[in-house]
Amino acid sequence: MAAFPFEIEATDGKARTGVLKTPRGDIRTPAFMPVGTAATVKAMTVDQVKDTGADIILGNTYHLMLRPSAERVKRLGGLHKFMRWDKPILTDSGGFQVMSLSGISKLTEEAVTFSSHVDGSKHVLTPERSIEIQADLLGSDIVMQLDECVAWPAEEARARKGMELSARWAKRSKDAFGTRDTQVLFGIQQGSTFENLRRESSERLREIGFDGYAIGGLAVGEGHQAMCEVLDYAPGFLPEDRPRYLMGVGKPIDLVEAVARGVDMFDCVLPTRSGRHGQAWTWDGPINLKNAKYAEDETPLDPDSDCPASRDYSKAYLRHLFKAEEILGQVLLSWHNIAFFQALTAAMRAAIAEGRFEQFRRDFAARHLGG
Ligand SMILES: CNc1nc2c(CC[C@H]3O[C@@H](OC)[C@@H]4OC(C)(C)O[C@@H]43)c3nc(N)[nH]c(=O)c3cc2[nH]1
Repeated sequence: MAAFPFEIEATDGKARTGVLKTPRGDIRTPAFMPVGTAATVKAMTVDQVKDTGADIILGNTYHLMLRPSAERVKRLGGLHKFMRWDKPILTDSGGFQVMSLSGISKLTEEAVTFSSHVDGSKHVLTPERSIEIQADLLGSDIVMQLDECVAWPAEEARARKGMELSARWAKRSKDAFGTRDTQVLFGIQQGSTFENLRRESSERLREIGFDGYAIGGLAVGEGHQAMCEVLDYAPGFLPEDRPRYLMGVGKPIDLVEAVARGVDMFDCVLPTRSGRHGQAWTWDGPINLKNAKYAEDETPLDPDSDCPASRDYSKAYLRHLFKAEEILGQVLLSWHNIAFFQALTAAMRAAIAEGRFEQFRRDFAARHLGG
């Protein structure tokens, strides 16, 4: 019996909408999970994040084990209390960040050993240590197995090695996690862009058994087209009655095209990171607010939004804040972008529930990419 019931309320083609029920609250799917890497969704308060409609945020083993340390977060009551977020938290296991952020790192059957990008100190991350950090010290609700995300492009033999290591680490993660009734563990499908490896990865994960399944190894430079080609088959290899989480994705068009292929959950730094640099995401596509054409544009980013950052501030004012390098610009645009990503997933949930997702998908692409 799964610890977190996943109720699919409607399907439309391969797209699904439903609710993942957790002790800390329900997660409506398709869901976009704002990234809160170092115990903060950057430039936003947890109340602003909640206001956008986000049901769940992301935390991360790698960043928090380095600073302030997972043990200190535990002593301070765990991640939810520490950052005052009382809804669900999903934590990534740290392997991806070790490869992409830390200096020297060594990968063996046993562990990933690396030096901190913060102070150069040495650290070891095993599947068992990652579970301890996520489940026992940070206290996250959805825990990810430790895996190896192979860089793209990869030779098939290299991709197989990474997929097989990840499958062995999936077993070690599951054994270390044990059975818990208020937290769940997700396995991570690997296999780069090779259909046979993705199928084999999924079979190994299903044998072990997880409460949810992530699709890893994508959004690593392959581009939208190649990602969609993998998503034409990869979600279908996973159990259809459990949540499917596409890691690190993505742009709005990526979310829509992945939902069309059966994905339920997403995370991406794009809305917050691009917001800090003056890029606003809208139904009509992204706009760069530093552009001179907005210098006296008194219209807001979205008058129909219930988010104050989208509805109440003129583009002229937002542009001024970025030109003057005022912190408020980063705050307001992060808030607007997260609100837009939540509005997009809410619109997709409604379209699927009403059996009109294909029309939504066509209309969205025409307007958002229309230029
Ligand atoms: C951007 N493209 C992308 N990100 C990926 C991730 C990490 C996702 C995490 O990295 C950050 O996004 C960059 C987010 O902030 C924290 C909180 C650190 O967690 C999120 C992955 N993680 C694991 N374990 N395995 C993968 O195969 C994998 C693939 C990815 N592709």
